[in-house]
Amino acid sequence: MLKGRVFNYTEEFTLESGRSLPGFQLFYTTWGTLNEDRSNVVWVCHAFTGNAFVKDWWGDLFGEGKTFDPAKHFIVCANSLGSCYGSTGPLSLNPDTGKPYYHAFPVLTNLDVVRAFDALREHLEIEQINVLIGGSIGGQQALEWAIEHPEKIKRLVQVAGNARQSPWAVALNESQRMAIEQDVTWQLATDDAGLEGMKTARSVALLSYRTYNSYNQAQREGSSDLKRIYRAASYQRYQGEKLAKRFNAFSYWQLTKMMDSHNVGRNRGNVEAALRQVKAETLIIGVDTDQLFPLGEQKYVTRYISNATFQVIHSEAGHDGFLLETDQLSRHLDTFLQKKQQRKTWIPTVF
Ligand SMILES: CC(=O)SCCNC(=O)CCNC(=O)[C@H](O)C(C)(C)COP(=O)(O)OP(=O)(O)OC[C@H]1O[C@@H](n2cnc3c(N)ncnc32)[C@H](O)[C@@H]1OP(=O)(O)O
Ligand SMILES: N[C@@H](CCO)C(=O)O
Repeated sequence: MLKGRVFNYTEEFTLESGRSLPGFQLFYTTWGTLNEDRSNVVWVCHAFTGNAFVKDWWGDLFGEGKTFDPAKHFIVCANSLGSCYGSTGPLSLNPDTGKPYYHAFPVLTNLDVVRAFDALREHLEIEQINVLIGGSIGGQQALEWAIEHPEKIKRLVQVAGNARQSPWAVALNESQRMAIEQDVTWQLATDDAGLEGMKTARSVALLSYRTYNSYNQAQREGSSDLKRIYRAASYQRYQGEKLAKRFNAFSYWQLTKMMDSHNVGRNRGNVEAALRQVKAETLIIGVDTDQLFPLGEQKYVTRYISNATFQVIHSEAGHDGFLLETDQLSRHLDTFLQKKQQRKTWIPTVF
């Protein structure tokens, strides 16, 4: 049975920025049973607006008879610091003021998140994670963790991720934050500040998560009549409304800033040197139509990790293909986990 719990870290937690949190909490789920030698741990790092309930958003990968089966595996997923699904984030109470942090919440990095996850790993008395898997920002975090604690990660799977945020991705995130800033409520100290702006931000973001072809397939107009609202337009608005019902603008702001600062080379010489620190047997997966984290980024990561293989998901969906093309993803994972794959099947020469 999938169980949700809260891990409380009660000591001062120093952040990469030099600021600190006076402790934190992580909401996490576990599913399955730890085996006797604690060697069956599958740890999942969720994507941007995801949560600790893996079944809700990667359901086809987890469950009876699936790639990750709770009858065999002990599956752990923790909500990221800075998010809004039970872990410490901008809506949490600042113990110094007795009020929510809101705009005053310190900007976090993926390394901060990973250090918090690692504290939870220690709390759960897990010596080594058998499979660490994450997609998108979750993939950034998984890679960061495998570099920070190489001996703790036996196998690493990064899906639709990268080693360093590109200027293109930073620009996309900044455009989304600009949309939030344009919302007059954004300056307010209320839970729902900036929500209208966040709807526009989601609309902007979707253009980087999907593709021209996917809109052609799903949102093509049936008739040639003049319309007041076209299907693609109503889709953009609907997706904003949908996110506003389950997320908040402060976490949106935080997590996009976190992505922007992603650079595994920081304080480690350079990116290549950092990637060479990974000891895990690694599978890097990209989506062929991903415009946000294009394939070149995953090829680059593969090139500098000594024991890495690279696979491609074919999809019309773009970046979100990592959430939608679960059949292909399962096949790549099953092959990797059964170790049938040849090492370094392909070595990229260009970034
Ligand atoms: C229970 C949960 O909340 S789990 C989700 C938690 N979220 C995460 O973990 C983040 C990762 N997940 C995601 O980003 C998304 O869920 C994805 C990418 C996996 C899938 O996105 P979706 O929005 O579900 O799919 P898609 O883009 O096809 O949109 C379908 C929705 O748009 C609606 N829609 C489609 N076309 C239109 C249109 N022209 N006008 C208005 N609405 C439209 C559909 O009716 C459907 O609505 P529904 O979600 O209320 O059923
Ligand atoms: N659809 C994903 C996009 C970022 O990977 C999300 O909302 O988390």
